[in-house]
Amino acid sequence: MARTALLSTSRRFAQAAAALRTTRITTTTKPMRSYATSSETLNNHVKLVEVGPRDGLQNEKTVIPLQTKIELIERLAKTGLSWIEAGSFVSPKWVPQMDNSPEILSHLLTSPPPSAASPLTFSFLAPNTKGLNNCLAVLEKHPNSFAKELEGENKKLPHIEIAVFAAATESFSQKNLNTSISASLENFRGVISSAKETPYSLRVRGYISVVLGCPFEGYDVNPHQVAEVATALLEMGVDEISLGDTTGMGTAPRTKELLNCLRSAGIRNEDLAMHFHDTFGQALVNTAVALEHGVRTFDCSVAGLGGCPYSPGATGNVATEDMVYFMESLGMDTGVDLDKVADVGEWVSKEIGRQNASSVGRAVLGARKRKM
Ligand SMILES: CC(C)(COP(=O)([O-])OP(=O)([O-])OC[C@H]1O[C@@H](n2cnc3c(N)ncnc32)[C@H](O)[C@@H]1OP(=O)([O-])[O-])[C@@H](O)C(=O)NCCC(=O)NCCSC(=O)C[C@@](C)(O)CC(=O)[O-]
Repeated sequence: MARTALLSTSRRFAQAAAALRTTRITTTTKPMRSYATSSETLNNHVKLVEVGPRDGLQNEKTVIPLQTKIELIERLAKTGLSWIEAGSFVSPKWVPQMDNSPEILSHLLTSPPPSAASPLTFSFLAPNTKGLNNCLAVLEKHPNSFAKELEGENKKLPHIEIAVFAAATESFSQKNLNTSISASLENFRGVISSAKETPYSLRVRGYISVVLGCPFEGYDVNPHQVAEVATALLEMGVDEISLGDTTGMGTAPRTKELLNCLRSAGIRNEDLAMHFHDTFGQALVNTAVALEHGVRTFDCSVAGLGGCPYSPGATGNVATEDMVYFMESLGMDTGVDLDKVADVGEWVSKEIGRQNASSVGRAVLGARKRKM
């Protein structure tokens, strides 16, 4: 999309948002302090968080061998992606596919993958104390990986972060976490503070699912509810909120409305990541809205892998290849090599027997074949 087209589209969004502002009640969440712990700038650099190895694979029904998962992460690390969600310390009864996450973490610490970007950050979901402790047990076996004095010497040592995940609706919270929103937040308070207090002082990401539509409650998710959950998580100390359009039901005007509501609640763009699923083909349109709003962190999944086990019918995240191509077309810098990531998308699709869901990935490979 040309920059001018994006700007004129965004003007229309701004008008739609202004109209919405006049009809909606103002947020009940008071403007508060700024939360951002890092200062990402409003420039043309975009941080892409690759969630394929976790969000992308967690819903696959056939067991994916550990070696395939590790190889996927290693291949992704060579494309310039430096933030990779690698696994999940959840109950194997709930999500059996993530059962070998301890082995994945252990491998990444023992043999950090060579990367095109430095340093790499690997993220793991940890929904409760048990999950965090299981993660810490692996870290404790590799103390040297975290020795501060080593960091200066070897820039390739990976950083590890954990992620907690809340929901914007009660129904989704019950389905995904077997508890209410408020009880899940109380539980996360302990997880977040423990993660910060460990010698590793882990960075913590806080997901909020179903922010633009819930499979059980429908389209009309209250943006003020999202703002309240985000505020609670930020006050507990999370470093970043990732807003999950789990169902892909988000549209451009509602994305804009949500982001305006969060801004009114005092949540800065630097605190936010957008996590769009592409179920209705709206992920890049919504990405454009968020980009124009000033957000600079976006989640994506190689080959469009994925789907949430507790969101029936939801398809994968926006494909990394599509995201990179889109960002480049706008003159944004992702640091990711499109050709390389297209190769990874094709490789993993074949490995797990799925069709490559990235239209850009398929186009890149098709163009390459035509030239041969
Ligand atoms: C939170 C619980 C565990 C509560 O589940 P529960 O059944 O209420 O938990 P519990 O405390 O009663 O424990 C039940 C059993 O699980 C064990 N257990 C308990 N916790 C753990 C753990 N961490 N690791 C390993 N085992 C665990 C526990 O030890 C016990 O084992 P048993 O005594 O029966 O043998 C469960 O609901 C759960 O694991 N949910 C996770 C669901 C999930 O992973 N969903 C997908 C990720 S979220 C997502 O994809 C959305 C996102 C992030 O991508 C953004 C978006 O798109 O929206």
